[in-house]
Amino acid sequence: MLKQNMSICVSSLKKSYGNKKVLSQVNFSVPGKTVYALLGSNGAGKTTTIRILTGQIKADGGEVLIEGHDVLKSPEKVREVISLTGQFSAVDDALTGKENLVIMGRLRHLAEPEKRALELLNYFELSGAANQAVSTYSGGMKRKLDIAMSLVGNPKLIFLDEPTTGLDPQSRHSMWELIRELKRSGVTIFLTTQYLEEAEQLADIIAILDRGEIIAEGTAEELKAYLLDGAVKFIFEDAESLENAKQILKHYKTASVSEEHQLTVYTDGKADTLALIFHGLYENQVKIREFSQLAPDLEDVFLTMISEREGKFNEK
Ligand SMILES: Nc1ncnc2c1ncn2[C@@H]1O[C@H](COP(=O)(O)OP(=O)(O)OP(=O)(O)O)[C@@H](O)[C@H]1O
Repeated sequence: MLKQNMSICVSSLKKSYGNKKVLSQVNFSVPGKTVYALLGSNGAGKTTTIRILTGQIKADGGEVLIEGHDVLKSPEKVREVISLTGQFSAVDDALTGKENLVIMGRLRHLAEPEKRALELLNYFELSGAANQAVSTYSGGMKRKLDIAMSLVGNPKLIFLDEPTTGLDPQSRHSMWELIRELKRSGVTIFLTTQYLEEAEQLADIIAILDRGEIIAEGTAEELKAYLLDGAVKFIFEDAESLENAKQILKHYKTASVSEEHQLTVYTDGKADTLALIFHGLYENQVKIREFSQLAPDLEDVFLTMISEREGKFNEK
Protein backbone atom coordinates (compact mmCIF):
# COMPACT_ATOMS: atom_id res chain seq x y z
CA MET A 1 0.00 0.00 0.00
CA LEU A 2 1.20 3.52 -0.80
CA LYS A 3 2.65 5.67 1.98
CA GLN A 4 -0.10 8.28 1.49
CA ASN A 5 -2.81 5.71 2.28
CA MET A 6 -1.17 5.03 5.59
CA SER A 7 -2.41 6.57 8.77
CA ILE A 8 0.89 5.84 10.53
CA CYS A 9 4.32 5.19 9.01
CA VAL A 10 7.16 4.40 11.39
CA SER A 11 10.68 3.70 10.23
CA SER A 12 13.86 2.84 12.11
CA LEU A 13 12.56 4.08 15.43
CA LYS A 14 15.06 3.97 18.29
CA LYS A 15 14.83 4.99 21.92
CA SER A 16 16.96 4.47 24.99
CA TYR A 17 16.62 5.75 28.53
CA GLY A 18 20.21 6.24 29.68
CA ASN A 19 21.94 2.93 28.98
CA LYS A 20 18.68 1.07 28.70
CA LYS A 21 17.71 0.40 25.10
CA VAL A 22 13.90 0.36 24.92
CA LEU A 23 13.23 0.44 21.15
CA SER A 24 15.98 -0.84 18.90
CA GLN A 25 14.76 -0.64 15.29
CA VAL A 26 11.02 -0.43 15.03
CA ASN A 27 9.30 -0.28 11.62
CA PHE A 28 5.61 -0.57 10.85
CA SER A 29 2.77 1.02 8.93
CA VAL A 30 -0.91 1.28 9.79
CA PRO A 31 -3.42 1.57 6.93
CA GLY A 32 -6.23 4.10 7.45
CA LYS A 33 -9.53 2.97 9.01
CA THR A 34 -8.08 -0.19 10.47
CA VAL A 35 -7.42 -1.38 14.02
CA TYR A 36 -3.75 -2.08 14.68
CA ALA A 37 -2.74 -3.78 17.93
CA LEU A 38 0.73 -3.59 19.40
CA LEU A 39 0.93 -6.63 21.61
CA GLY A 40 3.63 -7.11 24.20
CA SER A 41 4.27 -8.10 27.77
CA ASN A 42 5.00 -5.70 30.61
CA GLY A 43 7.86 -3.38 29.80
CA ALA A 44 8.12 -4.40 26.13
CA GLY A 45 8.10 -0.74 25.05
CA LYS A 46 4.44 -0.21 24.10
CA THR A 47 3.83 3.00 26.05
CA THR A 48 7.17 4.38 24.89
CA THR A 49 6.08 3.77 21.28
CA ILE A 50 2.75 5.53 21.81
CA ARG A 51 4.44 8.46 23.52
CA ILE A 52 6.81 8.91 20.58
CA LEU A 53 4.02 8.54 18.00
CA THR A 54 1.91 11.17 19.75
CA GLY A 55 4.80 13.61 20.13
CA GLN A 56 5.01 13.44 23.93
CA ILE A 57 8.64 12.32 23.87
CA LYS A 58 11.32 12.35 21.19
CA ALA A 59 12.88 9.27 19.67
CA ASP A 60 16.66 9.00 19.44
CA GLY A 61 16.37 8.17 15.74
CA GLY A 62 13.92 7.22 13.01
CA GLU A 63 10.90 8.84 11.40
CA VAL A 64 7.22 8.95 12.33
CA LEU A 65 4.56 10.15 9.89
CA ILE A 66 1.02 10.57 11.22
CA GLU A 67 -1.57 11.13 8.49
CA GLY A 68 1.35 12.31 6.37
CA HIS A 69 2.70 14.78 8.96
CA ASP A 70 6.13 14.38 10.48
CA VAL A 71 5.69 14.23 14.24
CA LEU A 72 8.89 16.21 14.84
CA LYS A 73 8.48 18.82 12.12
CA SER A 74 4.72 19.43 12.38
CA PRO A 75 3.65 18.45 15.90
CA GLU A 76 0.68 20.86 15.86
CA LYS A 77 -0.69 19.25 12.65
CA VAL A 78 -0.32 15.85 14.29
CA ARG A 79 -2.15 17.00 17.41
CA GLU A 80 -5.08 18.15 15.26
CA VAL A 81 -5.71 14.72 13.80
CA ILE A 82 -5.07 12.42 16.75
CA SER A 83 -6.44 11.70 20.16
CA LEU A 84 -4.89 9.83 23.00
CA THR A 85 -6.49 7.86 25.79
CA GLY A 86 -4.03 6.80 28.42
CA GLN A 87 -3.81 4.03 30.96
CA PHE A 88 -4.57 6.73 33.50
CA SER A 89 -7.65 8.74 32.78
CA ALA A 90 -7.42 12.49 32.14
CA VAL A 91 -10.96 12.97 33.43
CA ASP A 92 -11.54 15.27 36.44
CA ASP A 93 -13.47 13.28 39.07
CA ALA A 94 -14.87 16.33 40.85
CA LEU A 95 -16.70 17.58 37.73
CA THR A 96 -19.70 16.02 35.99
CA GLY A 97 -19.32 14.03 32.78
CA LYS A 98 -20.82 16.86 30.77
CA GLU A 99 -18.58 19.51 32.36
CA ASN A 100 -15.50 17.46 31.53
CA LEU A 101 -16.55 17.20 27.88
CA VAL A 102 -17.45 20.87 27.57
CA ILE A 103 -14.07 21.93 28.99
CA MET A 104 -12.33 19.65 26.51
CA GLY A 105 -14.45 21.12 23.69
CA ARG A 106 -13.36 24.65 24.70
CA LEU A 107 -9.72 23.55 24.81
CA ARG A 108 -10.17 22.18 21.30
CA HIS A 109 -11.72 25.51 20.21
CA LEU A 110 -15.03 23.98 19.15
CA ALA A 111 -17.73 26.40 18.07
CA GLU A 112 -20.41 24.53 20.05
CA PRO A 113 -18.75 22.57 22.85
CA GLU A 114 -22.02 21.93 24.68
CA LYS A 115 -23.66 20.42 21.60
CA ARG A 116 -20.70 18.10 21.01
CA ALA A 117 -20.72 17.09 24.72
CA LEU A 118 -24.39 16.08 24.51
CA GLU A 119 -23.81 14.16 21.25
CA LEU A 120 -20.98 12.19 22.82
CA LEU A 121 -22.86 11.51 26.06
CA ASN A 122 -25.69 10.16 23.96
CA TYR A 123 -23.36 8.08 21.75
CA PHE A 124 -21.73 6.49 24.78
CA GLU A 125 -25.07 5.99 26.57
CA LEU A 126 -23.97 8.25 29.41
CA SER A 127 -26.79 10.80 29.04
CA GLY A 128 -28.45 9.57 32.25
CA ALA A 129 -25.27 10.30 34.23
CA ALA A 130 -24.36 13.53 32.37
CA ASN A 131 -24.90 15.76 35.39
CA GLN A 132 -23.42 13.47 38.03
CA ALA A 133 -19.91 13.94 39.37
CA VAL A 134 -17.52 11.50 37.69
CA SER A 135 -16.49 10.27 41.17
CA THR A 136 -19.85 8.42 41.24
CA TYR A 137 -19.17 6.61 37.90
CA SER A 138 -18.21 2.95 37.68
CA GLY A 139 -14.80 2.01 36.18
CA GLY A 140 -16.44 1.13 32.85
CA MET A 141 -18.36 4.44 32.72
CA LYS A 142 -15.18 6.38 33.45
CA ARG A 143 -13.35 4.58 30.67
CA LYS A 144 -16.22 5.41 28.28
CA LEU A 145 -16.06 9.06 29.29
CA ASP A 146 -12.31 9.01 28.81
CA ILE A 147 -12.78 7.79 25.24
CA ALA A 148 -15.57 10.32 24.69
CA MET A 149 -13.11 13.04 25.82
CA SER A 150 -10.65 11.90 23.20
CA LEU A 151 -13.33 12.10 20.49
CA VAL A 152 -14.35 15.68 21.23
CA GLY A 153 -12.28 17.08 18.34
CA ASN A 154 -13.35 14.43 15.75
CA PRO A 155 -9.91 12.85 15.40
CA LYS A 156 -8.93 10.67 12.43
CA LEU A 157 -6.65 8.50 14.50
CA ILE A 158 -7.16 7.30 18.06
CA PHE A 159 -4.44 5.93 20.30
CA LEU A 160 -5.67 3.64 23.05
CA ASP A 161 -2.99 2.62 25.53
CA GLU A 162 -4.13 -0.62 27.18
CA PRO A 163 -7.82 0.35 27.04
CA THR A 164 -9.09 -2.54 29.14
CA THR A 165 -6.35 -2.96 31.73
CA GLY A 166 -7.98 -3.10 35.15
CA LEU A 167 -11.54 -3.58 33.85
CA ASP A 168 -13.77 -6.47 34.88
CA PRO A 169 -14.75 -8.96 32.13
CA GLN A 170 -18.14 -7.35 31.51
CA SER A 171 -16.70 -3.83 31.13
CA ARG A 172 -13.94 -5.27 28.98
CA HIS A 173 -16.50 -6.73 26.59
CA SER A 174 -18.43 -3.47 26.37
CA MET A 175 -15.17 -1.63 25.69
CA TRP A 176 -14.46 -4.06 22.85
CA GLU A 177 -17.89 -3.34 21.41
CA LEU A 178 -17.18 0.36 21.66
CA ILE A 179 -13.85 0.01 19.87
CA ARG A 180 -15.56 -1.96 17.08
CA GLU A 181 -18.14 0.78 16.80
CA LEU A 182 -15.45 3.45 16.64
CA LYS A 183 -13.84 1.55 13.81
CA ARG A 184 -17.17 1.37 11.97
CA SER A 185 -17.40 5.15 12.29
CA GLY A 186 -14.29 5.37 10.08
CA VAL A 187 -11.44 6.22 12.47
CA THR A 188 -8.11 4.47 12.59
CA ILE A 189 -7.31 2.89 15.95
CA PHE A 190 -3.87 2.12 17.30
CA LEU A 191 -4.06 0.19 20.53
CA THR A 192 -1.61 -1.48 22.84
CA THR A 193 -2.48 -4.51 24.86
CA GLN A 194 -1.01 -7.28 26.94
CA TYR A 195 -3.93 -9.53 26.10
CA LEU A 196 -3.76 -11.84 23.11
CA GLU A 197 -7.48 -12.35 23.13
CA GLU A 198 -8.04 -8.61 22.92
CA ALA A 199 -5.72 -8.29 19.93
CA GLU A 200 -7.41 -11.21 18.21
CA GLN A 201 -10.91 -9.87 18.93
CA LEU A 202 -10.27 -6.34 17.71
CA ALA A 203 -7.30 -5.96 15.44
CA ASP A 204 -7.01 -6.19 11.68
CA ILE A 205 -3.25 -6.34 12.11
CA ILE A 206 -1.33 -7.49 15.18
CA ALA A 207 2.32 -6.68 15.83
CA ILE A 208 4.21 -8.48 18.55
CA LEU A 209 6.69 -6.23 20.35
CA ASP A 210 9.35 -7.96 22.38
CA ARG A 211 12.35 -6.27 23.96
CA GLY A 212 12.05 -3.23 21.73
CA GLU A 213 11.65 -5.07 18.43
CA ILE A 214 8.66 -6.09 16.39
CA ILE A 215 9.19 -9.80 16.08
CA ALA A 216 6.08 -10.59 14.02
CA GLU A 217 3.29 -8.76 12.30
CA GLY A 218 0.19 -9.88 10.47
CA THR A 219 -3.45 -10.83 10.79
CA ALA A 220 -4.31 -13.28 13.55
CA GLU A 221 -4.57 -15.96 10.84
CA GLU A 222 -1.17 -15.12 9.39
CA LEU A 223 0.45 -15.26 12.80
CA LYS A 224 -1.16 -18.60 13.51
CA ALA A 225 0.18 -19.86 10.19
CA TYR A 226 3.62 -19.33 11.71
CA LEU A 227 3.06 -22.55 13.63
CA LEU A 228 1.36 -24.04 10.59
CA ASP A 229 -1.23 -26.73 10.76
CA GLY A 230 1.53 -29.23 11.22
CA ALA A 231 1.49 -29.57 14.99
CA VAL A 232 0.65 -33.17 15.84
CA LYS A 233 -0.07 -34.33 19.37
CA PHE A 234 0.78 -37.94 20.20
CA ILE A 235 -0.17 -39.88 23.30
CA PHE A 236 1.93 -42.99 23.74
CA GLU A 237 1.14 -46.21 25.58
CA ASP A 238 3.90 -45.84 28.18
CA ALA A 239 6.89 -43.79 29.37
CA GLU A 240 9.33 -45.91 27.39
CA SER A 241 7.50 -45.23 24.12
CA LEU A 242 7.52 -41.52 24.89
CA GLU A 243 11.28 -41.57 25.49
CA ASN A 244 11.86 -43.53 22.27
CA ALA A 245 9.71 -41.11 20.31
CA LYS A 246 11.60 -38.12 21.72
CA GLN A 247 14.87 -39.71 20.59
CA ILE A 248 13.53 -40.51 17.11
CA LEU A 249 12.05 -37.05 16.67
CA LYS A 250 14.90 -35.12 18.26
CA HIS A 251 15.43 -33.02 15.10
CA TYR A 252 11.93 -31.59 15.33
CA LYS A 253 10.66 -28.93 17.68
CA THR A 254 8.67 -30.81 20.34
CA ALA A 255 6.97 -30.25 23.68
CA SER A 256 6.23 -33.12 26.05
CA VAL A 257 4.09 -33.82 29.10
CA SER A 258 5.75 -36.85 30.70
CA GLU A 259 2.98 -37.91 33.11
CA GLU A 260 0.54 -38.19 30.25
CA HIS A 261 3.05 -39.77 27.82
CA GLN A 262 2.24 -36.90 25.52
CA LEU A 263 4.42 -35.32 22.84
CA THR A 264 3.52 -32.44 20.53
CA VAL A 265 5.62 -32.26 17.38
CA TYR A 266 5.78 -29.02 15.37
CA THR A 267 6.29 -29.65 11.65
CA ASP A 268 6.04 -27.73 8.39
CA GLY A 269 2.66 -29.38 7.87
CA LYS A 270 3.69 -31.11 4.65
CA ALA A 271 2.34 -34.61 4.01
CA ASP A 272 5.88 -35.93 3.34
CA THR A 273 7.07 -34.72 6.74
CA LEU A 274 4.10 -36.26 8.53
CA ALA A 275 4.66 -39.52 6.63
CA LEU A 276 8.32 -39.56 7.73
CA ILE A 277 7.37 -39.00 11.35
CA PHE A 278 4.81 -41.79 11.37
CA HIS A 279 7.17 -44.08 9.47
CA GLY A 280 9.97 -43.44 11.98
CA LEU A 281 7.72 -44.23 14.91
CA TYR A 282 6.25 -47.32 13.21
CA GLU A 283 9.66 -48.71 12.21
CA ASN A 284 10.88 -48.42 15.78
CA GLN A 285 7.71 -50.02 17.10
CA VAL A 286 6.79 -47.07 19.23
CA LYS A 287 3.34 -47.71 20.69
CA ILE A 288 1.02 -44.84 19.80
CA ARG A 289 -2.24 -44.80 21.72
CA GLU A 290 -3.72 -41.80 19.90
CA PHE A 291 -2.78 -38.78 17.85
CA SER A 292 -4.44 -35.59 16.67
CA GLN A 293 -3.58 -32.60 14.54
CA LEU A 294 -3.63 -29.33 16.47
CA ALA A 295 -4.94 -25.98 15.34
CA PRO A 296 -2.58 -23.45 16.90
CA ASP A 297 -3.92 -20.47 18.77
CA LEU A 298 -2.30 -17.07 19.16
CA GLU A 299 -1.12 -17.90 22.65
CA ASP A 300 1.01 -20.67 21.11
CA VAL A 301 2.42 -18.27 18.54
CA PHE A 302 3.25 -15.65 21.14
CA LEU A 303 4.84 -18.11 23.56
CA THR A 304 6.75 -19.89 20.82
CA MET A 305 8.15 -16.68 19.39
CA ILE A 306 9.13 -15.31 22.77
CA SER A 307 10.71 -18.59 23.87
CA GLU A 308 12.62 -18.95 20.59
CA ARG A 309 14.05 -15.50 21.18
CA GLU A 310 14.88 -16.36 24.77
CA GLY A 311 16.76 -19.37 23.39
CA LYS A 312 18.68 -17.10 21.03
CA PHE A 313 19.46 -14.60 23.79
CA ASN A 314 20.69 -17.38 26.06
CA GLU A 315 22.94 -18.70 23.30
CA LYS A 316 24.61 -15.28 22.98
N1 LIG B 1 11.12 7.69 31.72
C1 LIG B 1 11.75 6.51 31.80
N2 LIG B 1 13.00 6.43 32.29
C2 LIG B 1 13.66 5.26 32.36
N3 LIG B 1 13.15 4.06 31.96
C3 LIG B 1 11.90 4.07 31.47
C4 LIG B 1 11.12 5.29 31.36
N4 LIG B 1 9.92 4.97 30.82
C5 LIG B 1 9.93 3.63 30.61
N5 LIG B 1 11.11 3.09 30.99
C6 LIG B 1 11.50 1.67 30.88
O1 LIG B 1 11.40 1.31 29.52
C7 LIG B 1 10.86 -0.01 29.36
C8 LIG B 1 9.65 0.04 28.47
O2 LIG B 1 8.61 0.74 29.12
P1 LIG B 1 7.16 0.95 28.51
O3 LIG B 1 6.37 1.69 29.52
O4 LIG B 1 7.28 1.52 27.16
O5 LIG B 1 6.67 -0.54 28.39
P2 LIG B 1 5.21 -1.10 28.17
O6 LIG B 1 5.34 -2.15 27.12
O7 LIG B 1 4.26 0.01 27.90
O8 LIG B 1 4.87 -1.76 29.55
P3 LIG B 1 3.51 -1.71 30.43
O9 LIG B 1 2.64 -2.74 29.86
O10 LIG B 1 4.02 -2.04 31.79
O11 LIG B 1 2.95 -0.32 30.32
C9 LIG B 1 10.58 -0.50 30.76
O12 LIG B 1 11.65 -1.33 31.16
C10 LIG B 1 10.52 0.75 31.60
O13 LIG B 1 10.95 0.49 32.90
